[in-house]
Amino acid sequence: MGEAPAFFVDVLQKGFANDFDVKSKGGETSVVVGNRTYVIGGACEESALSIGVCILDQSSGEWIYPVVLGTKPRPSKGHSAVLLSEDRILITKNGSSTDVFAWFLEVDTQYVRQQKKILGTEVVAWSKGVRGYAEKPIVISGPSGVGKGTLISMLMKEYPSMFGFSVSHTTRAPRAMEKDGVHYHFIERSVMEKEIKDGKFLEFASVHENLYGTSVEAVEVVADAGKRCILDIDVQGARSVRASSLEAIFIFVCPPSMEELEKRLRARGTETEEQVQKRLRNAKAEIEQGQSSGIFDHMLYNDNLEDCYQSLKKLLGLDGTVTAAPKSASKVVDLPMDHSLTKIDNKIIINSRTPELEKASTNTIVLDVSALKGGAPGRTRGLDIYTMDSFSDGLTRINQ
Ligand SMILES: Nc1ncnc2c1ncn2[C@@H]1O[C@H](COP(=O)(O)OP(=O)(O)OP(=O)(O)O)[C@@H](O)[C@H]1O
Ligand SMILES: Nc1nc2c(ncn2[C@@H]2O[C@H](COP(=O)(O)O)[C@@H](O)[C@H]2O)c(=O)[nH]1
Repeated sequence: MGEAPAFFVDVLQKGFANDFDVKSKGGETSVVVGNRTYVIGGACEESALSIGVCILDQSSGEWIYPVVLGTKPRPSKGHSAVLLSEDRILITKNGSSTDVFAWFLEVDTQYVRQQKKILGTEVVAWSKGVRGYAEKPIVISGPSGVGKGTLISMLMKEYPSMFGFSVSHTTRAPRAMEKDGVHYHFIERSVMEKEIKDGKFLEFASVHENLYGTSVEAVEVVADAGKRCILDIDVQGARSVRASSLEAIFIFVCPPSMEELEKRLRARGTETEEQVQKRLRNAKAEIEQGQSSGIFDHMLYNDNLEDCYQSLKKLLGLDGTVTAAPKSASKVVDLPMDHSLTKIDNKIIINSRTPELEKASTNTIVLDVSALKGGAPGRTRGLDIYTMDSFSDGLTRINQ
């Protein structure tokens, strides 16, 4: 048996008898899912920087210390938890405002199952809850030199508040004008290999003899900025993303001919002759796969740049008059410092546990989880939240 966290082992092993299989003591919260108890925070904290997770397998009595994927929530002054479904647990942080309070610990989602297989170990994944919706990320692939970067730059220049670029990691050397953290995160191969092993990447591939990869964080940063994420990745990477739980739109960009592709690669002047030859050899296979693999939803032919850009805008629904989606104007409120969660169908009722405060405030916070979308890797979207004021005459007013 693994070393047990120094808290209520007995209670855990006997199980809980409360409504939602949730119990909190000394900073931890525990939630029972099947024959496992997930202990979140407190004694399971792995560092002062994030809320830790460990699992008690009730049948064997073993403690399991899973690989924890995704951006982890920072510890707060306590939290509450409720089992949403058999695959994820909702965690709400005490005292935090309703725009940053909700986190999902995924214990058996498609992504978690995939990662368990890949990493060959026990896995859980965090995903931050976000109010409202965002459009699906866009994956753009195509042979080197076809013009993917050029098209993406045009889109981001015309719609700076709408799109955000997923900054990949690569082991290749930076080009003269490239900036670390802007064009790529330039990284040593050994460091990147370790991070891949640790499950930090949504996808990765060996491209033209260098490693390239999209970290989970790269996609989350864009989502957090409220923007639609664009990934410029090769066909192998697109295949991995297609097989993942990240729902995206997949676009393949074709050159008008191999001669024109060669001309563009040479004119760019960023590769040695040997590298140009390698990229051209790889281009043939990529174009074949791009056209026949069934990965891609859309094909674009980049002959005339302006025409191709207009086609890209059209398939993204940007050919009419575009107005940015209005940001949610929902009220932001603070969660009580100590609160309980009650699940009723698809609604989570959040109430203060402190009696004096309860009397002082008639405010009940309701979290609607009926339309959740996405999840790890990335954010869980579609949360709706409102408060309810109860009046002495028995009437209730809902504040959106
Ligand atoms: N339609 C076009 N006609 C002529 N030149 C173009 C066209 N589209 C892009 N280019 C030029 O081709 C070169 C390669 O384009 P770009 O760097 O955008 O390709 P890429 O697909 O992003 O390549 P990589 O995969 O290597 O990053 C650039 O010099 C760009 O200005
Ligand atoms: N699978 C991935 N492929 C990526 C990623 N970032 C870039 N790329 C692809 O690599 C080639 C070469 O790029 P270059 O900047 O060296 O010219 C190109 O096809 C990109 O699409 C990634 O994160 N994952």
